[in-house]
Amino acid sequence: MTTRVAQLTPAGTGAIATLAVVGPRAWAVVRGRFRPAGGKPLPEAPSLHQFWFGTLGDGAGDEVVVAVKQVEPEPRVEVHCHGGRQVVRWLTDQLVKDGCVEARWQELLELAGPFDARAVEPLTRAPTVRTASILLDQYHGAFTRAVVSILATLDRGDVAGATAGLVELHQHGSVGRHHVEPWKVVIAGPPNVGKSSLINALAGYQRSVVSPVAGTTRDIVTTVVALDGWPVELTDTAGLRATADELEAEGVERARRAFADADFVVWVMDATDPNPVRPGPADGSPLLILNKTDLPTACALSEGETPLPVSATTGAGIAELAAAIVRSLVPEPPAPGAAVPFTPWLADQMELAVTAAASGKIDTVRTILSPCLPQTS
Ligand SMILES: Nc1nc2c(ncn2[C@@H]2O[C@H](COP(=O)(O)OP(=O)(O)OP(=O)(O)O)[C@@H](O)[C@H]2O)c(=O)[nH]1
Ligand SMILES: [Mg+2]
Repeated sequence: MTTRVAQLTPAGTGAIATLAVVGPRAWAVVRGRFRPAGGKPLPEAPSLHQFWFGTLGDGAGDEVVVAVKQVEPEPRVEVHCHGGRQVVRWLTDQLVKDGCVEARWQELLELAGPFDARAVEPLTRAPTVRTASILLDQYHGAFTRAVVSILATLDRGDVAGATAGLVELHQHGSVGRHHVEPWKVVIAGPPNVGKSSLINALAGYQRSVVSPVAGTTRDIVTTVVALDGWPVELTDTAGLRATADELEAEGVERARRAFADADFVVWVMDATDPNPVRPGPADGSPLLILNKTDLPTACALSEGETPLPVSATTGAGIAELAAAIVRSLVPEPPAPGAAVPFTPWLADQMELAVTAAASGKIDTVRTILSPCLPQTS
């Protein structure tokens, strides 16, 4: 079996670089070139997670300062050294001279067996601990196990059982689509109701310009925040109104487009306005909120209208607003360890599979699911 060496830290110059040496000769190769800082040689059989400090040399006088550590799983040694490109190149060359094969870090993951290497790339870009933890579950095989189990259920002729499994996976499709890309939430409404102030209150800092002059926000202003661990892009928009001002009209047009692209829209009404502007029939059914409730309320609500009361100025109701947004985006968050189709493509496939299962096209379900398993080359 081959012993491989790969750089784990990003390509380019860094303060410190880490090389992984993986394979049956990993320890022997590193040990052969290691000179301990304290005079104590590396033991023949390494103990896990212990560090040894010293140098690795070419035997002809050139040496690089390193820390060496044997890590799980199995025969895998990490060498930490200066992060300069030349140093990493030189050290890799020495290990290659001893019979190691130079590899990419992705190849080491593929060798790691039951792990789902497809989750690694999104994992490196996961913006929150919550999304990273879901991706880590998929890396450890949660999604793959669910698909294997659904295929086995189909093989047993239990179509209802397989469909139930598919529906559950499909339910988490929205989470799978937004592990890396945030959900898009637009704050809309007429001018001066406090849209920008609300964005700032949700973000916790002054992202958008706020002023008492109606028509302040002219362009789309976006801010990415984490709401309950979910990545959400909040979009502040120009107040929606008919206007002769060309610049403002362009802002209103952009606001309309953002509105159409949004995963969720919050419509802001002003509690001090006796006749607050409501969303029109073309505006879907946004979440209605009543802002400026710290001031005397002049607005008369229609029967059955229950906007969420908030105040961007005092912060009252802002936590409830964040919770309402989260409830709407992720009504059923996946439980720890749950299977989630963890890329937009896998989420699309689950949608197709559920549709095929609903119309009894079991062979089509199989054809859709097979490529959703990690492909072995
Ligand atoms: N008392 C009070 N004033 C608020 C509240 N929210 C916003 N305001 C004030 O209302 C005015 C308009 O606020 P903005 O956040 O700029 O409103 P907007 O909807 O973004 O306005 P445009 O960008 O012009 O469409 C500012 O003077 C804010 O300080 C609130 O909850 N209470
Ligand atoms: Mg504004």
